[in-house]
Amino acid sequence: MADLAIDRGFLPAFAKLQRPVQHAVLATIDKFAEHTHAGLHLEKLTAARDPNIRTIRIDRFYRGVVLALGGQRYALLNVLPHDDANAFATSRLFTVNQVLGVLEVRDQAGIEELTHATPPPSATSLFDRVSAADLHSLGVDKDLMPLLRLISTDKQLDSLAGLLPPAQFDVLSGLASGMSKQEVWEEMADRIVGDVDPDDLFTAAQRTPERIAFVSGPMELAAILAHPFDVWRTFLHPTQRDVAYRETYSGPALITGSAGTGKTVTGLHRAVFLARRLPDDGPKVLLTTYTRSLADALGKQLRLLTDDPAVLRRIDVIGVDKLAHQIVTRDGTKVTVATDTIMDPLWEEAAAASPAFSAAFLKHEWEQVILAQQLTTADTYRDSPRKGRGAGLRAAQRDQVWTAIDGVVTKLAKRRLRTHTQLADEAAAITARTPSPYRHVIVDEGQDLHPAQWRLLRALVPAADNDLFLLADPYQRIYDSQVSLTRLGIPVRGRTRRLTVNYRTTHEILDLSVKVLNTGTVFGLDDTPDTLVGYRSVTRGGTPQLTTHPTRDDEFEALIERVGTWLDQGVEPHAIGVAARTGKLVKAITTTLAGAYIPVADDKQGADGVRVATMHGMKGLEFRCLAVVGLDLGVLPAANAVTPAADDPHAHRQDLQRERCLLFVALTRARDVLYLSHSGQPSELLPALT
Ligand SMILES: Nc1ncnc2c1ncn2[C@@H]1O[C@H](COP(=O)(O)OP(=O)(O)OP(=O)(O)O)[C@@H](O)[C@H]1O
Repeated sequence: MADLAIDRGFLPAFAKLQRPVQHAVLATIDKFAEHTHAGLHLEKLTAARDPNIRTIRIDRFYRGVVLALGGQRYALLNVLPHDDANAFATSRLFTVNQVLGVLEVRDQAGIEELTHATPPPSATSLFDRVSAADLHSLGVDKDLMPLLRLISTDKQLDSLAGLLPPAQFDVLSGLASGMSKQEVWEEMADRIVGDVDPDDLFTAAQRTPERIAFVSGPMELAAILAHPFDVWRTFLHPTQRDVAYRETYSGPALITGSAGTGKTVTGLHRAVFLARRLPDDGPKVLLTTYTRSLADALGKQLRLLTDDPAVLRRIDVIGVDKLAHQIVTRDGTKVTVATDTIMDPLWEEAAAASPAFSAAFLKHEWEQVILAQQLTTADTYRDSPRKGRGAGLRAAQRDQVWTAIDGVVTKLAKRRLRTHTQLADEAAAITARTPSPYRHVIVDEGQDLHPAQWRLLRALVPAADNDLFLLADPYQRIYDSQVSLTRLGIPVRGRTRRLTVNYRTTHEILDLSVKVLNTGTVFGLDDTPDTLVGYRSVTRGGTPQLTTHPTRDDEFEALIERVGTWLDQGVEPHAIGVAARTGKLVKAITTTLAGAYIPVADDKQGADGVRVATMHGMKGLEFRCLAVVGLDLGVLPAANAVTPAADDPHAHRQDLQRERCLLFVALTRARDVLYLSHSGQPSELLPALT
């Protein structure tokens, strides 16, 4: 019986086939598993650049392309119409990376063509500062050196993206993005192997789970092929795999990585990995995140990753607010949650009575200083640190602030109302005195959780190996929580990892999004400065488009046109997103699109359609095509979200940075196409589009 493996590229190829051809592929796979290759008519092509590539008949028109790994082992690479299959088979060359020992594929025909077509360098090559020996020591093949010496621009390097083996392209784009040889080396360090045998394709394939998946037989293969678009279920980046499948973290682990680097995917794999090892009737895995809608999305993805009922039973997926609510109400306690609609007027009243302080200031002071540190008296507040809160307050001012806030808190208590943050604190206290149903806690979107929520999550698992697995991106912090995990009893030192490869967004969209951040030092939850060095995308696409309009009506007309075009091109409504800064704009856009007979998603009614949401509401989501509109001066940054520089320059800078992060979050929701628009003057946060 032949051993089967599947190449990452086989999934999208399979997805494109019509049903009858898919059935023919599955039938061939069945035969494959039963026969030795002698009975399979594997054809060797004389023009092939790779002696191990074969083709196999699927039906009258289609052929499969297969790589012989040695012995009775084969990897399915592609399935294409006859001529295309032959062209694919003759152009590809599989080799073993000399440093990482992984199996690599390159488009050898394309490389040969480009080497001949690229003019001799008029400028210096992008890689002049790196010696051939250094490039080779990073795994770049020697025979590529002549081509690399011809590469003098990022654009030329980009043209190599689909031709070179990804690991080698990663090294080259890391170097071209400014990383030193040492930094690139450090990124690879965990994966470097000694004694690489260049002819042992099977061992190399086993070392390459991001490219080759070995399956136990046709059943497992069929399960993979049932979701051909969800490549992340089967193929993880080596760092993602390392992080998700590590046997033991000796305490809380923090995984950082900017937008689209697969933090959620990694968290889902970790949840399943941990759940598989748990007994059926013991403590479970908690998978939690910032909001209910994000938790719903996590639940759907989890069910895509596994349909094993035993595993699913051992994982609870729930938003952190709902979790707190459940814990507090478990004994029958009745709770009414004080939403923003209730709270905002209370803060306005308090500010009106203490005109030295704005409503936003009082609200943030309560949440970020008083609740964060669990301060219960004016005396403790007077002496407490106010890290990240801008200009200092004198003792008399603190007394005024305390009185104003205490008034709001007293009103809440009288009406028997509690905010989510208060509930989290109460839930933490309850959890500390009762046995927890959880053995492992996994937290997505951790950058925005409040200290009270962290206290709850800490209390939910005893300090032990693999207790907390945290995913966060400080560049996507869009609320105001200033958190130091260490001070909350969650030490992650020595257990932090960073993901750098963006799988969602094209290179062009990412480039623009990163420019928005325009940032100074950003600190992570572990109190250390974060970095975007090496952050890069694996896909290419069109340049984001910015349109300018004289009036809002014109802008909305153009939006209708744009969304209509996407729909006409066959993009499904739910794969289209429209983001704006304010709820008012979101309402107006929803009405406008609905008026143009464009289906708009409505969660309350359970209606599917184009998702229109505020930038805050876009957190964690993704869309094939995304419009971010209303990017006008005065709308972004939102005037009411930014402290005037004259009042407090520190708070002003911090608020502006948060608005930048918010725009970054919105832009990085786009997978393939990003459209931006404004009317009147453009927002000062918009970078130039070149
Ligand atoms: N190894 C992988 N192979 C293919 N696709 C991947 C892989 N890892 C992640 N993806 C895809 O990339 C996209 C982003 O992944 P994910 O949502 O996990 O990133 P994230 O870091 O949590 O993003 P954000 O912080 O922006 O919400 C998703 O569409 C996901 O399916």
